[in-house]
Amino acid sequence: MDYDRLYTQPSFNPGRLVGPIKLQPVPGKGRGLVADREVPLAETLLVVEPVGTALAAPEGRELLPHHLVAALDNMAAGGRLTAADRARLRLLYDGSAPDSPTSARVRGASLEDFRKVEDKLRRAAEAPKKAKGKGFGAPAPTAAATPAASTVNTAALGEAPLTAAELQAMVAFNSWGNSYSDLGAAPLRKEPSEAVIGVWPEFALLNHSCAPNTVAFNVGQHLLVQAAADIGQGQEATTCYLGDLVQAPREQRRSWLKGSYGFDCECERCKAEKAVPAEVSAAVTAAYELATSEQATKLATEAPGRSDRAALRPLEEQLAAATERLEAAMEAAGLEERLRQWLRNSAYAAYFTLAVIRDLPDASGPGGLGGLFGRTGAAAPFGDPEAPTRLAGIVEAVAPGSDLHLYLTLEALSRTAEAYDREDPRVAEATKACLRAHILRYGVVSDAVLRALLEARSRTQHYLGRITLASQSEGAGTALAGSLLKQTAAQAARELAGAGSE
Ligand SMILES: C[S@@+](CC[C@H](N)C(=O)[O-])C[C@H]1O[C@@H](n2cnc3c(N)ncnc32)[C@H](O)[C@@H]1O
Repeated sequence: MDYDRLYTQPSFNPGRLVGPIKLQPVPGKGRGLVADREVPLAETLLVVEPVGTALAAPEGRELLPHHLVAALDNMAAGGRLTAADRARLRLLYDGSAPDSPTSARVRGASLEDFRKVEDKLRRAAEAPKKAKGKGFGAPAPTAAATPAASTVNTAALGEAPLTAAELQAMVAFNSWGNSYSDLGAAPLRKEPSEAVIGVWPEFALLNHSCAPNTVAFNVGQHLLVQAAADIGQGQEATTCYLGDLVQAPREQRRSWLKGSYGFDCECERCKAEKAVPAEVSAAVTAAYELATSEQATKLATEAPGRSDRAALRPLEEQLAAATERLEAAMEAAGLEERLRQWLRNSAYAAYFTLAVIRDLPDASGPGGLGGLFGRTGAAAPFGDPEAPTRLAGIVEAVAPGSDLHLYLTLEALSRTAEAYDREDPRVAEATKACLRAHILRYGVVSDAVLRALLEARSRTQHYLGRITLASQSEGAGTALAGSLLKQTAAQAARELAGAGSE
């Protein structure tokens, strides 16, 4: 996979790529994608194109499924939705009983079915004249050319126009969107950041987990799915349907999934969180509810305008008590570290808000600070340079390779580089964590492109804007972080690649 060209050249078309995964029945979930062999983190699992085209809008605009339904409907009315597009949609889950014996047969039981549709799509594009009136438009393949594994009559699937109800169901269960473009690739490709929503069919075969092992993001019209953790042979590749709710307690997550997707989540994280002692669950809920309460939100959004940490003192104390209670309960229960990180995510709002409050300068005055969740002014003398390192570790447990994960590792690097001596192991650790996070999202790119991606991301304020990048206005931190990255980027990539081939 030529990541360098993909992330820097908008004219480069990477085509469709299906990595070491196969489609197969997964008990209780219908079909799912399962690793064919050991897949090391940072390996590409899928590169796919959307059905028709993805719908784009100016950054920040919320694009909802009904917008996509309307756009696809328009494409259909204007003759811009091909028979192959219709078939690609009909191969997807439509809300019926996921394990019914007919559903796999009707909707496709292998990635071969999807490839077959793609091939027809391509042939139709290459031979538009011959195409007329013949199924997908291409001459019927000879028996010898027909892939043996296919069980589905894809031509028949593409024939009838899509009904409104069909389109709605397919979009409701299978669409993916984001309200901004990739924060590294879009600037490198000199593309504006845009909101996007679409259906990328092979991606829609991934089932959900509250602690997924892949990360997905779009570059132009393509959607990339990368292994964001090592995936064992026979293990299911999963994505997360929850958005920000991935950092909510179990009950909230499960009830949203049930309401939106109709299933009871029994992922590893849900099962493990269910089995913890009642005191731990109660501490998670209390911390989450405190941090997301109306009173806390009001304080957090109003007080910082006054640059007044004192106004937040009561909230800080309550949050500190709530997170300490959770830590003590997990310690008393002797929980393993991975489960502790999952539970911290379930109460992430408390850990995060506490870290941000503690980051505010103590003295009130003309500090130039913006809102608590959107500070824009000069860098403060940071209280705890390791706060972002801890937050990054928590986030990686449920959203590896996500924007939040990458952002926090960059923040951790710039702060430790400012706070400690260059030889300090904390700086080396932060450098490694930052490179690892970026490589697991972007794959093993060249040093120059990795560097450019990191720089582009570190210049982006709008998305998180939550904690100001210390180095941004200072220069010194950036230069130091930059030189550290230069030394170790190639090494980190080699380590990751090496780990995969062992
Ligand atoms: C985008 S589709 C995923 C692929 C789908 N399993 C298929 O057979 O095409 C979403 C649907 O898959 C099922 N699903 C996804 N994740 C699941 C999970 N963790 N547990 C149970 N069902 C799940 C649900 O029926 C959900 O509405």
